[in-house]
Amino acid sequence: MFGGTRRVRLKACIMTVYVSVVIVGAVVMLTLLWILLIYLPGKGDNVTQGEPSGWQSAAVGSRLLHSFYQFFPCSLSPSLPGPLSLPLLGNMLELAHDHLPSHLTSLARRYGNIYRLKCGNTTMVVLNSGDIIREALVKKWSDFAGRPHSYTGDVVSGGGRSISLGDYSEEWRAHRRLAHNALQRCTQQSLHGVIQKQALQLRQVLLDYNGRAADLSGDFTVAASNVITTLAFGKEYEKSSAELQRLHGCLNEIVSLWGSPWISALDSFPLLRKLPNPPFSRLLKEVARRDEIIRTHLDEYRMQAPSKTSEDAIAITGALLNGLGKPQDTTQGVVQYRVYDELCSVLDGRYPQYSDRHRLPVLCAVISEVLRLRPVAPLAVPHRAIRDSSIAGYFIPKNTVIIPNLFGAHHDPAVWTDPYAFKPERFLEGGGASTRALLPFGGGARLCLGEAVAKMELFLFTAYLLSDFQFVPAESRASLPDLTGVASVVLKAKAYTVIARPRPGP
Ligand code: HEM
Repeated sequence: MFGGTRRVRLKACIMTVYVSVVIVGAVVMLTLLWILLIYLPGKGDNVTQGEPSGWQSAAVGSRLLHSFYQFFPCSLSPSLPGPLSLPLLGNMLELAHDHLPSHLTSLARRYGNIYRLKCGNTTMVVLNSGDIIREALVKKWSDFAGRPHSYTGDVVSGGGRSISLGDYSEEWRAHRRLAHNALQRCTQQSLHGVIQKQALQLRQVLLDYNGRAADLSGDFTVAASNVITTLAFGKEYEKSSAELQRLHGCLNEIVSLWGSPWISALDSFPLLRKLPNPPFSRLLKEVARRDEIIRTHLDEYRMQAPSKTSEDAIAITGALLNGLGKPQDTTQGVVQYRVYDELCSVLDGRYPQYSDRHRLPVLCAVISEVLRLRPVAPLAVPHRAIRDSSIAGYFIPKNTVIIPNLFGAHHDPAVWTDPYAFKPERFLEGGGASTRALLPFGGGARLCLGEAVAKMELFLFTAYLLSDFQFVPAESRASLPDLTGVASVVLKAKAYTVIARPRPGP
């Protein structure tokens, strides 16, 4: 009997040891797999990492420690609030949301106006109020002027050499200064005329619809991008131009592929770069196509233009490529009549100049409200802490990725009454809101380089179109279009049709 009990004990002992070995083995395997996924660089991976080479081994050590901290988040000092981070995945599921800006805004209602998210070995801090965004981007601009290094970002920007995705460095500052000066020269010399010409062409295109319902987004995009291609290459296009459609198709494809989870996963899990990935192959093809189109244009322009102009063109092209992907859709019908009334009484039948804007407060209020409700770049472009710093009293270590949630700041109920309603009157005298609380162009060292171009364009296009047309929903539709928008790097209106009804002439 004793012999039987001993055997049972022995078996139990062996089972316990076996189960322990299996558990320990599984934990070790998981940890190894996790380290491999996060740290193993792809073969032939020529993407530059941010640290100078002399610091690399120390950096890998500190990244390992940092990642262990992420893996066991509860064990260390109190940190920023944020949703529970899953092993391996972190908060990737939060980032896969359909309309990311509004999802991040709803998380702010739960975790506060500053919270953290984790994605692989990257910690992101999401800023959701105007005050906090301004503290990071404007007051502490020199701490947060970097851009995150990412494998896919480097693919899209030719190794981080573009103005918008390039990291903060002497070379980047010189590049930005050059583009800024060239754009300023254009703004002073020719921009007004270029925009007016496009506004008149757009007017003719809408007249040609003869009151038929149409989706006008393509026409607005052509007009907006013609302003940019005129500045950059001295060239404009018809909507039907195969060349323009190739360029737009290619830029739209890059923006939408780059935002897809199949491609962003490559940034956090390098091992995935070894697996076949058809969307990523398409992205590489589109990037090569874009670079080829632009090279051809610049070569042509170099041959025809005097050298100063072509130098400007090259400087501007880097900046303008951002603007090309941004259709500036401004058709909000609700207060058209008030704007029309104001245009008629102030301008006495003539088209406005940009200098008339101070005499057209209703029109300016409508533009401000559109930019508040639907900021074109709702999450700006991610920033990176280039040194240890702090935001809203929280310690922010070097290399943390900062996401300025402009959409969230523009819907902050502490600042805007009835934040989801379209109410341009809030920007009129006595309306209680101030344009100073708006941040559609970001701020600080990374302020949108095209701000002046975009503002003049929004003003003149809207003024010309609302002077000449009344926009009404297509008769087949009972209600106004869905204005939620499709959010990727930019926030675009969903497709809808509208009738541009010409106003009676004077
Ligand atoms: C209504 C139209 C536009 C809006 C709302 C807008 C908004 C923005 C925002 C929010 C950023 C990110 C700022 C940050 O990182 O903090 C940005 C960056 C940028 N934008 Fe715009 N943008 C517009 C049009 C344009 C146009 C037309 C151009 C070109 C002429 C342009 C060129 C750029 C460039 C080059 C950057 C990168 C700046 C840098 O990284 O230093 N944008 N824009």
